[in-house]
Amino acid sequence: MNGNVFIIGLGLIGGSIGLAILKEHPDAQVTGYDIKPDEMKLAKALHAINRTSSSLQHDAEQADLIIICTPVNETEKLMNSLAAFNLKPDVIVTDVGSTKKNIMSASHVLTQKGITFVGGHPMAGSHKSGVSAAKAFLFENAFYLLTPGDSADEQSIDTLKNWLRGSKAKFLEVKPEEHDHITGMVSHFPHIIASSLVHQVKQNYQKQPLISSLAAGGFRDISRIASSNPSMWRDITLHNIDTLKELLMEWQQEMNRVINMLEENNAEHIYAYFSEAKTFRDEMPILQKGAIPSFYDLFVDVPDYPGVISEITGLLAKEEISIVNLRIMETREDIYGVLTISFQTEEDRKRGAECITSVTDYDVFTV
Ligand SMILES: NC(=O)C1=CN([C@@H]2O[C@H](COP(=O)(O)OP(=O)(O)OC[C@H]3O[C@@H](n4cnc5c(N)ncnc54)[C@H](O)[C@@H]3O)[C@@H](O)[C@H]2O)C=CC1
Ligand SMILES: O=C(O)C(=O)Cc1ccc(O)cc1
Repeated sequence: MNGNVFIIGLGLIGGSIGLAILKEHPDAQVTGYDIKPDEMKLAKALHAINRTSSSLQHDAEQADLIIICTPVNETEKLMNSLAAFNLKPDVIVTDVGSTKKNIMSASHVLTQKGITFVGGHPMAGSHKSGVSAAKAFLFENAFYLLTPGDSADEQSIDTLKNWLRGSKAKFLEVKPEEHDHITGMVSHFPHIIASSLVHQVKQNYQKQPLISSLAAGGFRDISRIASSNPSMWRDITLHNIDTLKELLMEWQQEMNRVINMLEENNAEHIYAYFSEAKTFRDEMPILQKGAIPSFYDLFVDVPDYPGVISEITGLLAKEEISIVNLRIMETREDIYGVLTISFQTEEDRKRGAECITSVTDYDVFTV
């Protein structure tokens, strides 16, 4: 496609969207604006945009598509600024915010003026922020939720999907209330739980400093998202506070149920509790493919000897299988082995596993 795309907010998500658009539509003019000039320069250097903006108003007025990729409270303010500009009458304005109810309400300043607004939320990302962590394939196979405003017709929604085709995401239209309730449950609420677990460990840390070195395995998996950008999550929490309060009340009841179960001291009931959760989670479509994961991890149970990493990377390089990340666990407590290799696609992960198991005795696992 050809036209002027204007991305406001060039962090992890804005940068990833820019990369995906330019990959699919190399003739597009993608201009980027950020309050941090260094982030703008870096976005250009990384080819996430092909032009930096020196005037929000000027570039917004030239745009055929405006994508607001800022924290959600800034997005609301930016919509007010955009409403005061002389935007092209057929411009499409969209956002990527993790909440939708407040944003859709705030978008009325635009829709009242006849501007098309389609709310958006790519359901993939990372605990990292900033354009340096942006990836063109961040949203591959992930759901990309859309909440079209009242004035958005089918043609504008199709045009937006075409612009975003390079993301390889799966688009799904939902109502803003439904959006906030579902994402509250599967994304926002887990953040509170992850942070609360870290707080609990922190409180115990005073008495048992060894705890921080031994907090591997389950704790590491469940607490990763507590390392996310706190200001972004503050804003998300403030936008979805009622849903979160409701979920926390339900959680308190659930924890009371667990306390009662433990007091009962009944092995069968404890087994059933874990087993029912396992069955339900194992059947969840998110684990089959896509949805939340934005990378494809392979765990390799390698022995701890010098040169083992170069042996594995050498095998993969010989088969021309690209890897995006490689990590060594600091302890062997993790049942999946000490080496984690992240691939760009499911196909690469499959080939990587086949390549490693065909030449070595190392066990490989996926989750
Ligand atoms: N991080 C994630 O995994 C995901 C985040 N989101 C949503 O995407 C949005 C952006 O998140 P990230 O890219 O992760 O954050 P980020 O912190 O990496 O990037 C945000 C960028 O917006 C810029 N910015 C802030 N206020 C601005 C303003 N008024 N004008 C211009 N630029 C401004 C910041 O300088 C920063 O570079 C948020 O609304 C978040 O809820 C959605 C899906 C996943
Ligand atoms: O790091 C993770 O796994 C995330 O939770 C990423 C994420 C953050 C915010 C969203 O609205 C959607 C996905």
